[in-house]
Amino acid sequence: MLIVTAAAMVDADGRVLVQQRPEGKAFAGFWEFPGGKLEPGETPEAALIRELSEELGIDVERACLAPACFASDVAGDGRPMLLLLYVLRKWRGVPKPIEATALRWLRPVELHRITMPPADKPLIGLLEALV
Ligand SMILES: Nc1nc2c([nH]c(=O)n2[C@@H]2O[C@H](COP(=O)(O)OP(=O)(O)OP(=O)(O)O)[C@@H](O)[C@H]2O)c(=O)[nH]1
Repeated sequence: MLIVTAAAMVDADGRVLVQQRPEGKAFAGFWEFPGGKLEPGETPEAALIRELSEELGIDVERACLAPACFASDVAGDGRPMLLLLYVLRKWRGVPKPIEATALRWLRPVELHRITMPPADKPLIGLLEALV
């Protein structure tokens, strides 16, 4: 089972951060929530704090990661995948697209209009209710 953690980072205006996947990766050009796969022995929260630092250059406290919802799908390599989404409203630093092609801040309802991986689709409606 592949476990992936991701963050719905919410700003003061209730908008959520999405990043665009770069060329050369699966789902290139798709928009996703920042995050990534757990490394062996890592907790979901430690993995997400590490990924947010690597991908966006921000610092996040574990206590600020609020478990929100999850999605279940099959990854590109055929493995079952569980995507754990946390809501994050407080962080240190300004997010920068270190690994992504671009960043966008969108209202949850606007996420229906961008192309996201199939696993993310059910998360959009849940975020509309949560944010
Ligand atoms: N971060 C993130 N990953 C997602 C989302 N939705 C989704 O299906 N995924 C999948 O979860 C996996 C995340 O892995 P990752 O970001 O650590 O790794 P990657 O595929 O970019 O490439 P890599 O293995 O070369 O680092 C990818 O297979 C990605 O397609 C999402 O909203 N955010």
